[in-house]
Amino acid sequence: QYSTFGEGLKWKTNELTYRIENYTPDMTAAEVDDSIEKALQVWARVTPLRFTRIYSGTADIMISFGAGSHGDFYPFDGPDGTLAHAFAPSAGIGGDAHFDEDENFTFRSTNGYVLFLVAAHEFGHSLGLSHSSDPGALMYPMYNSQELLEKLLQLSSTGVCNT
Ligand SMILES: CNC(=O)[C@@H](NC(=O)[C@H](CC(C)C)CN(O)C=O)C(C)(C)C
Ligand SMILES: [Ca+2]
Ligand SMILES: [Zn+2]
Ligand SMILES: [Zn+2]
Repeated sequence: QYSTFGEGLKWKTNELTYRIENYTPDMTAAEVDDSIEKALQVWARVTPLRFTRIYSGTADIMISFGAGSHGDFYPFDGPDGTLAHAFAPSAGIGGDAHFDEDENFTFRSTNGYVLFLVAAHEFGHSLGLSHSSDPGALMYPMYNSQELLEKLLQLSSTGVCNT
């Protein structure tokens, strides 16, 4: 079952780095990169945070795909069930986001879980947010692509208008 990691922890800086450590075979690398970048942009629009991608070393937000037990105390549970988890801001594993490789992640289609939506939820935790009880909220604990999609479109419309 999902659990929230930490309460009210905040990053000390607005400049955060992220690194995509590995890829899921469900999508092309470009689609994964795009999903991650867009999910981070959702938050960049509504916070003073800026995200810089790095390709080696340790980033604040380390993004990886793994199945079953994958190196932390929260082993994944196979297909469906928990889709991913992320850690609240802190050194080390703090901020990291893990995606359950046993899920079928998709770019835009409806068969499987839309990575962009799952990532946007996870990065909320990476920024220190915990769950919302509002079924339409991005931080609602259950994956509901329709609600999430509408929410994200609202978020992006309220964000600073860019190109
Ligand atoms: C389809 N399966 C679900 O809806 C499951 N929910 C999740 O996997 C959450 C992530 C979604 C909301 C992207 C886990 N979480 O909160 C991570 O931070 C269960 C509700 C079954 C736990
Ligand atoms: Ca799972
Ligand atoms: Zn993990
Ligand atoms: Zn969550």
